[in-house]
Parts: sequence; structure tokens; C-alpha cells
Amino acid sequence: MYQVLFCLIDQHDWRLVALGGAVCLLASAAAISLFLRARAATGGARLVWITLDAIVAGCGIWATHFIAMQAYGPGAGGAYNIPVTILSLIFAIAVTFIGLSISVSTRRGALVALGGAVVGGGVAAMHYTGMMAFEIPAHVGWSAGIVTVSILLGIVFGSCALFVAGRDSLSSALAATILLTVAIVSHHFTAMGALELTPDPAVAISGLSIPPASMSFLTASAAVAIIAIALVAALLDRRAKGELGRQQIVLDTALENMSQGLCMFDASGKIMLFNERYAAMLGRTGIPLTGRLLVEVLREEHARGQWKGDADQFFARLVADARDGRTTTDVVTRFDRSIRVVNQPMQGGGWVATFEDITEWLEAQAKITHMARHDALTNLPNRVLFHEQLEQGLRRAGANDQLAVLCLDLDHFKDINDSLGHPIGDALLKEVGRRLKATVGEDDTVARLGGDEFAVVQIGRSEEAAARALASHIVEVISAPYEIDDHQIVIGVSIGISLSPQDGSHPDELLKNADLALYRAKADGRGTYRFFETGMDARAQARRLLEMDLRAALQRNEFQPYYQPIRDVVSDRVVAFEALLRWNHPQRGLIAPINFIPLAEETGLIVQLGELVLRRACADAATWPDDVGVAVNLSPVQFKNPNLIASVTEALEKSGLAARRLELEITESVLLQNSEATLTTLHELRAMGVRISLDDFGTGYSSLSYLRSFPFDKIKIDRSFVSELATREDSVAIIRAVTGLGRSLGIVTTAEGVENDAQLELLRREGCTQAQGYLFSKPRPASEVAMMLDRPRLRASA
Ligand SMILES: Nc1nc2c(ncn2[C@@H]2O[C@@H]3COP(=O)(O)O[C@H]4[C@@H](O)[C@H](n5cnc6c(=O)[nH]c(N)nc65)O[C@@H]4COP(=O)(O)O[C@H]3[C@H]2O)c(=O)[nH]1
Repeated sequence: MYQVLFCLIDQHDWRLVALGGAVCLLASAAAISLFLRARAATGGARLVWITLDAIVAGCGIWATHFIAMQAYGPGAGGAYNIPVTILSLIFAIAVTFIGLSISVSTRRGALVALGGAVVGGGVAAMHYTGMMAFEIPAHVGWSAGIVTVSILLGIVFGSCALFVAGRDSLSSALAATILLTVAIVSHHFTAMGALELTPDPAVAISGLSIPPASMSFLTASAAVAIIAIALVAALLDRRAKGELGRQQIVLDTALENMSQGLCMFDASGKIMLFNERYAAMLGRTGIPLTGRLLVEVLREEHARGQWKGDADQFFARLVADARDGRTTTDVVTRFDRSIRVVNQPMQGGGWVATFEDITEWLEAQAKITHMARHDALTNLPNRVLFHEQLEQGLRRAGANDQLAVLCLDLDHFKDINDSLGHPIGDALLKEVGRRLKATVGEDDTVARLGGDEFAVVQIGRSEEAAARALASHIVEVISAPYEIDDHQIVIGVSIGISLSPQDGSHPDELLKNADLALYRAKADGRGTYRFFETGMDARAQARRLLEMDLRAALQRNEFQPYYQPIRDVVSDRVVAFEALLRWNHPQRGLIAPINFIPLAEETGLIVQLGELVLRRACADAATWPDDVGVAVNLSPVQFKNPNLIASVTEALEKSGLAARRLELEITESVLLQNSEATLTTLHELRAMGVRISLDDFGTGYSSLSYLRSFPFDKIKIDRSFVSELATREDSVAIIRAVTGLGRSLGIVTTAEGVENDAQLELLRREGCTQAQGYLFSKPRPASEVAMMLDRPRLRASA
């Protein structure tokens, strides 16, 4: 120790020592600053910063050494061997490069310190190589103990310097600068204390050496180089910081304008950065966050009752996820808002959490899902959901339990929609849905399948009797009058029922079979229910074929009106012919209307068929004697068609037939529907001169009010009364009443289905005006009308 102090105090020029110290401090400051830049950089840029740092640190150590050598008094008269001097500089730079590379590449303290130790070792390597270059006319000796101490000083302080620098703060950088300076200076002067010179003029100085004066120039150059590099580094640093500042502004603007909340945590779970949106979303405005551990914030919130759950456990999970590189997504509820949180691990430790308020999105999503599976008008399940629930029901029902599917259709709903308007129709559907829901059991499902179609799944108690009870209850409930917008509405419902497992075990099969049963309920007069029976399917198939056939027949012109004479009972003269449609099928021969008119009415094809009959009948009648009329049947469906008046007018105009010769036969059912519009149409037809007959009188309601509501020209007594004349007293009474009614109202009465003279005689006695039936002729084609006019009775040849 004394030897070192003696050397430093007595053998050195203090002014040069101070200069060496200053150069060393400057070099150390530059080296530490470059070290920090190298740590912040990655890839190629990092290598550039490490290289620069190694050059600055190496030159700094080297320059410090040689300036200090200038200050060393006993060294005067010596010189420096050039190659070894250069080698010492190379050692300084190379070993420092290795040490820096180790420290920069890791965050682990021990390794950073190890890198620093290597840098300290570099200082020693440079010093002793530099001393080997020192040539002086003296014998050089070394104190081994002091040499060891000098090396250790360089290593220990170098190690401390980089370890402290690794903490990334300004104070650490300053401390590191001082520690590195101490490492170089303490090593040098301790090592100089180990030097023992024994002067000997015989020791020669080699030719390849540089005198100390020239060495001063070299060290000054090295110092300038250090200052220049440090300046460049500082400049680059400023530029980088400026760039960083700009990036910071951009980052801040982006952060604060984000619709998402964002918070960055370091590996220990400390909050490094967050935006206002984050604070607002989580109710953390106005409290210090930056630099705090998340767990502390959570604990505080937990204590205030703002956060539920175990803060420590939750926090530990987050830190572990980030450490293991797991990205996690959660939806949490804060202040009644749903927030989606994504925790994404960051490179180099820590994680970034983004917070998105998805309350509206979730609501919209729920709404879309609801809309996709519910009917917008009634809010009942739609076909999709119904199907799913039926599937579920079938699964739950298992092998032993039964399940019933009821398909419902409102009777003549279209009429209500057409006559009262869609808003009333919609209100009615809503009310029907409400009544249905109130009628079925808790476990049963009601759905609206579309239009006026509803369906029910009855689960649990679905033996046939339970399904029957439910169906008849529904018919009763739905048929009760509705009061909608001052309109009294009455509507019926038809129901088809299929039972699982006997009628099927798949939703589609059950629905199809319930639909077939529904079709049967409608065909059986509506306002009722029917169970599925085997064979319905085949009938439906046959119906479909017939419908296709019917359409094709219209195209192929296979329809033809036949004519049946109507005779005046008193004069026994043909006064008119009734047009009765026949289908001349290429394979099946002549088909009677009973086999195709109902289907034509259901499918709407009757409108086209009716127009065809009207045209043909008028055209045929125009060729008959002027006092012979033609009667054409009109279906109730034709009355719903707004073109009816136009087609009658056109048929008359085209044929040139006088309107008074055309008689239109309607049944009571025409008057049942939308009576006001029907009566208007009837009045218009009558105003054109066309005559109107009430057909099949006695079979329906036979309400006398119909006769009052419209001035019919004729009443046709249904043939069922005529055929029973001989056997049933009441039939005679009815015929008497109707003919009496006709007489008093001045209306012609025609008896249908007269098949024998006894019936004709009785009708004549009762005062019936006209008669029609096989007694005179069966319906025959137009070509035989002349013959029917000539011969009073054609029965034998019919
Ligand atoms: N047993 C018996 N039957 C007799 C006798 N005299 C006539 N008939 C039959 O009685 C039906 C009288 O026609 P409707 O009551 O208007 O009943 C008609 C009518 O409602 C409907 N229809 C026929 N043609 C048309 C048409 O062009 N348009 C519309 N809308 N319906 C039609 O088809 C029904 C049946 O027509 P058709 O089979 O031609 O049957 C005709 C006729 O052939 C008789 O002495 N004994």
C-alpha cells in the first residue's frame, strides 16, 4: 500500500495525472452512454453500438494509460515499442468488446456483472501489454502481490460499473461512469506501484520504438478520437431521443384517441403505461397508477368493494400467463358494462392489456340471435327454433314417453287481411299467439311458422287423449270473438296432429304428418282437428298429381261445358241450359266436376276455369234461339277475384249474347264471405241485366235474410229434396214452403234432379216454375243442344 502511495505521490506529475483522469472520465461517460444505447437496440444496430462502445472504451483505457505514463517521472528517457503499443490498443478494444457483448445481451444481473468483469480484465490486459512496450535503460521488476491487487481492482470495479449501468436510470448511469473511471484509474496506479525499476545504462532501447514526445501526440489523438466519438454518439443519442420524443407524441395521441383502454405492465406486474380510456373504463381515474403494482390497486379496490375475487390469486395468474407467453381473453363486468380484456405477453417480459367495451355489441348480438330464432310480430319461436325445440323434446321424451305436434292454420285469415287491412291482420295474429301461449302447458312450445300457420309441441302428457283435449281447447279459445280496433272479428282454426313415436320420430316427419292431418281437417270443413292416419300421405300425393294434371289440362284445353236443359213446368218448353263443366281426360275419360272443382277452388285454378266456362257458354248460347238462356255456376272463389265483372262483360261482348239470357248461379256460401263487397258485385252484375240464381237452396243455412239481402231472380231447390219427395213428408213441406216463398216474392223456382214423372207431377202441383233433371236429359255436349231442344225427353238415350 505504501509502495503504491509513494509511487502515486512522489513519482507522478499531478497535472498530467489530472489530465489522464479527465480523459478517463470522459471516455467512461461515453462508454456507459453507448452501453445503454446498445442495450436499447436490437439486431444489427446493437452490434454497431457495441463496436462503437468497445472502440471508445478501449481508446479511453489506452489514452488514460499513456497520459498517466507521461506523468510517471521515472519513465522519462524511456520509449515505447510500436508493435506492442498497437497490440495493447487492440487488446483494450477486443477484450472490452467481449465484455460488453456479454453484458448487453442479457438482463440477468450476474451475467451483466460478468461482462463488466471481462471489461475490467481488458483494462489489465491493455495495461500490462502497454508496460511490455515500455523500453527504458533499466531492469524492470514487478511486485506480484500488487499486480494481483491491480488486476482485481480493474475486474471488481468494471463488474460493478456495468451491473449498476444495467439498471437503466440517469443516476445509475452516473454511478456507472464513476465506477468505470475508478476501475481504470485504480488499476493503473496500483499497477504502477508494482513496478520496480533498476537503472542499467547497458539496457538498450530497440529501434522500433517511439519516444514519449511522439507518444504524447498519439495519446492526444486518442483523446480527440474519444471526444469525437462521444460527440457523435451524443448527437446520435439526441437525434434518437428527438425521434423518441416524436414517437412518444404520436404514441400518446394514439393512446388517448383509442376507443379501447390500454395498459402495459412490466414482468413484475407494475403499471408502465396506460391511457385515460383504461382508467375511465375501470373506474381508476384520479388515482396514481404508473409505477404501481396492479395487485396493490386491486387490493384497494377490493377493500372498497369495487372488485370481487382474490386479488393476489388473480394477479399471480396474470403474471404467470405473461411469463409463460400465454395470451388470455376474458369478458368482465365493470359498472354494468361488459368489457373484453385481452392480455398479450410482450417481448422481453411483461404484458399489454387491452380493454374493449362490448356491451352494445353483445346486446346487438343477442338481438340478432333472438331475431334469427323468433318471429318478429308475435315474438314466438320461429320455424328454426321450433325445429330445435322439437328435436330436444324428442330427445328428452326418450323411448317410453310420447310427444304431440299440432299444426294450426287460421281459417280464411286471408279474407280478414284483404278486407280489414294488414294492420288488423297483424294485430289478430298477435292476439292469436297470445291466446295460444296462455292455452298450452308450461313445458309446451308454441311457434309461428309463417303467415297464419302456428305449431305446438306438447311434451310429457302426450297420449292421444291429452292431445285431443288440447286441440279442442285451442279450437274453442281461438274461435272466441276478437275486438280489434272497433272490429268484431271471428276466426276459426284447423288443427292437424301427429304423435311420436307412432307417426314418426324425426321433427320433419312429424311436421309433415301433422300438416297432412291439417289438410284433412280443412277438407272436413275447417274449425276442427284431425289426427294423422296412414294413407293420408298417399292421398296427398294423389292430390299433388291431380293438381299438376289440372294445370296441364288447362294448357291442353281439355275442359268442355256440357249442357243440361231447364224446362218450364207449365209450357213443358226448354227455357235455358245449365252449363256443367267436364274434363275430357286423355287417359281417364270424362271426369265429373266433383272430382276436380274442389281442388281447382283450393288452388285458385277455378278463376281460369270459370272464365273459360263463361266464355264458352256465352259463345254457345249466342247460337241458340233467342228465348233460350244459359246458366253458369260461379264459385265463391271467383267472387273474391276483382276481375269477375270484367270477365262477364267480356264474355257477353265477345259472344254478342244479350245479358238477360245469362243466368249466374251462386250458392249461399258466396253470401257468407265479405257480404258487403259480394252484394256490390251482385248488384253490378244485375244492373248489367244478368240474372242471378240462388243454387242448392235448402242445403246450407237457407237463411231467409239472404233472400231479403238481394233480389234473386231464381231459387234452385236442391235435388236432395226432390229425390226424397216420395219417401219423406218434410221434403214435400219444404218444397211447398220454397215455392210459396218464390210466388210471394215474385221469384222463379227451379227444382233440380227431377228423375221421374211422379216427382214432376208433384212439383207442378206445388207450383214450382221450372224443372231440371235426368227425366229430360243428362248434361250433354253443345253439339247436342239442338237435339235436346227438339226432343222433350232424352232420358232413354242419355
Ligand atoms: N243424380 C242426379 N243428378 C243430376 C240430375 N240432374 C242433374 N244432375 C246433376 O246435378 C248437378 C247440378 O249442378 P249443381 O248443383 O250446380 O252442381 C254442380 C256445380 O256445383 C259444380 N259445377 C259443375 N260445373 C261447374 C262450373 O262450370 N263452375 C263451377 N263453379 N262449378 C261447377 O259441380 C256440381 C256437380 O256437377 P255435375 O256433376 O255436373 O252435376 C250436376 C248435374 O249433372 C238428376 O236427375 N239426378
